[in-house]
Amino acid sequence: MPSPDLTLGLKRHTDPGLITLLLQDQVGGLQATRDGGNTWITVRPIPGAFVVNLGDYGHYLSNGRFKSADHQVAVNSTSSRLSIAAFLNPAPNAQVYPVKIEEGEKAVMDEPISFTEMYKRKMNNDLHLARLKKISKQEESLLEDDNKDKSCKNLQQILA
Ligand SMILES: O=C(O)CCC(=O)C(=O)O
Ligand SMILES: [Fe+2]
Repeated sequence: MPSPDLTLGLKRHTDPGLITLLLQDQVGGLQATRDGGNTWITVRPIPGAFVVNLGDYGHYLSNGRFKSADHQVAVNSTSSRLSIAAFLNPAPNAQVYPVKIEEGEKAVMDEPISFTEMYKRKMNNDLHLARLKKISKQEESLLEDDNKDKSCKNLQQILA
């Protein structure tokens, strides 16, 4: 990518399925976070090794005992990158619900839903978050414009 700052790479997400097997080349760029995106851990490429990501389906099946891997891919300006991902997803009508709920434990979801429904809710949620992010960016830039206006007026007053 000649202008990495102008490209997305792969934005932060979790995979929907049970597990993902990932083969990345030596360029690397895969990063994971455990604190909601505040800090990122670079997943160092190891020749011939697969990265195994747990997805949301695995998260729900284990009643939240296992966390889905929160990850993204950063682009770099000097090398092109190749990765191969194999997603192990259940059938669309598979039931998503914890396999076992221990005594005294609360279920991560109220009722079983289909994998299709789980995926739809995930996408809706992602869209909702993206919209919120866009709105907060727009508000930030409006505030900046407002501040610029104010400093211009201040300057004009000083010069007058
Ligand atoms: O390219 C990679 O290393 C990761 C790809 C990925 O996260 C995905 O396709 O869901
Ligand atoms: Fe992914």
